[in-house]
Amino acid sequence: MTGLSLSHLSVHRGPCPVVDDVTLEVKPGECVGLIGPNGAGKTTLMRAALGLIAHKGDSSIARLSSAERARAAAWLPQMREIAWPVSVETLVGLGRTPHMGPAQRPGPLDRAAIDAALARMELAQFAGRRATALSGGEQARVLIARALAQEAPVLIADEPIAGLDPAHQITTMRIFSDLAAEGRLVLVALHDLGLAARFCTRLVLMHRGRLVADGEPADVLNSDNLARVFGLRAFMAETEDGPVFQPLEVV
Ligand SMILES: Nc1ncnc2c1ncn2[C@@H]1O[C@H](COP(=O)(O)OP(=O)(O)OP(=O)(O)O)[C@@H](O)[C@H]1O
Repeated sequence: MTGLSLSHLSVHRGPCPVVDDVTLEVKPGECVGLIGPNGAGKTTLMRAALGLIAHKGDSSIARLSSAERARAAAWLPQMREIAWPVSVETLVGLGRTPHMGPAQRPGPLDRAAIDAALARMELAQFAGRRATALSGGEQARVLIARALAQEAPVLIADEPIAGLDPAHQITTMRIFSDLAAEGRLVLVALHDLGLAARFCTRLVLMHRGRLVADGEPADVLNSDNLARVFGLRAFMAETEDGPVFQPLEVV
């Protein structure tokens, strides 16, 4: 199975590093939440890790050929506009492109992957609908389904639950955590620290381009990190339903 190994990864914008000497190992079976305030460098780190932008240092995925990368990693970018008026089923089917030859029609394995992704994202009833005619949250779920249909061992997602209603936020985070339990590697940037604490096996905290904490959610979301990095005071408790996190006040 494919892991993600970043070694001394840096990205410069002008003279300043916006990702600064990041070394990180993520293994199959982990659901890692990438957290940090606006501008911390989360998107830039993920794009560099995927080889989508110029960087210094090494990423085990960026160094693959583009065909290998497309089979190894699914990418859900932050911008989620669907521009083409194709059916939901057709759009989700695009996730199978790395597994198909040029002009090849979807085979039984592709159909099964598309149907499973539609079912997992509760989109079966939308399969024939025009994707551009769905609500913003529904479109977001369609794009997650496309990434699931890719069946890549690595899923990297940039704020995938932004704009989803609370039930679908929980459902989607549970799907990511289930994918990790099935042996895939999930790296997901999140601003909802409560859902990050509840569904991620590990949190990685970025601040001004650097990794400043990495570990179990309760350890990373300590009062010192919250105040120093997020400028926040928060309530956090372990309950029988898992960790509960509530931001209280700006400090
Ligand atoms: N193309 C660019 N040119 C110049 N600066 C950039 C560019 N892209 C990003 N930056 C800067 O790099 C820094 C990191 O941006 P990035 O988008 O990675 O942050 P982020 O942690 O994902 O933030 P957010 O939570 O707001 O999405 C920011 O200060 C941003 O302004």
